[in-house]
Amino acid sequence: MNQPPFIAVEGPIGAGKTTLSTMLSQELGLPILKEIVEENPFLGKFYENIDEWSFQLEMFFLCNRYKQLEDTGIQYIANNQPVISDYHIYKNMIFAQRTLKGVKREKYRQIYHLLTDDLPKPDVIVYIRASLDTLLRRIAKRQRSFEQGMDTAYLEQLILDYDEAMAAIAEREPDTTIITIDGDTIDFVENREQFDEIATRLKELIHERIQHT
Ligand SMILES: Nc1ncnc2c1ncn2[C@@H]1O[C@H](COP(=O)(O)OP(=O)(O)OP(=O)(O)O)[C@@H](O)[C@H]1O
Ligand SMILES: Nc1nc(=O)c2ncn([C@H]3C[C@H](O)[C@@H](CO)O3)c2[nH]1
Repeated sequence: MNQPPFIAVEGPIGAGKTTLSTMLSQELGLPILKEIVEENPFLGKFYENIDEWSFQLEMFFLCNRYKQLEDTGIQYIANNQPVISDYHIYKNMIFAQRTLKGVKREKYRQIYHLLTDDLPKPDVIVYIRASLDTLLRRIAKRQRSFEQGMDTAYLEQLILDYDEAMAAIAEREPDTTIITIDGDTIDFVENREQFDEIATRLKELIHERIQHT
């Protein structure tokens, strides 16, 4: 438990993970693991037809995140270097449980465990919760063409899935610190004081862990 933390920023689509993790990495001087979005060949097709493309897309995300954690994440952690990531590997499961069905879901689950069970898991999660209205506004603001026709029910369901997943992690992994941020009322982009509060909390956590190492 007492080692420099592996910090993940999590939350549903458009919650502000990339924005917050980038700001935190600059403020705290930490390396960042960023999700690869633009080079994903399946994302556009997936939003046009989820049932047809979900297995390809979930496998792509899983392999990408596995490779990134294997290539770089593990090195930081082995060198006692705190690191920040704009996803938790468990994110794969949150999405896959929603988008895959039957045999494919079971096959995916087996591959997921095979690849990820021995990977380091974040010990601090900054979880950004936000309402459907806020997420829709942010998705519209970002203007990724393939997301503009996203089914509102899908996004609404993911909000619930994320709440459930965070509650399950809290129960299963009591040593994981979860800092929950209400993305509807806390604006870390426009309000410097609110951002500083989050950054200070993380600085304290890093300090505590390093002192105990
Ligand atoms: N607190 C905020 N206030 C205003 N705009 C914000 C805030 N947080 C994020 N945004 C804007 O909302 C959009 C989505 O943010 P971002 O890309 O960081 O979300 P994300 O959670 O990483 O999304 P994804 O799930 O797709 O990876 C961006 O245009 C960003 O500038
Ligand atoms: N189905 C599915 N599984 C994932 O693991 C996953 N991770 C991210 N995304 C979608 C959300 C944004 O549109 C976009 C950028 O985050 O990609 C995912 N979609």
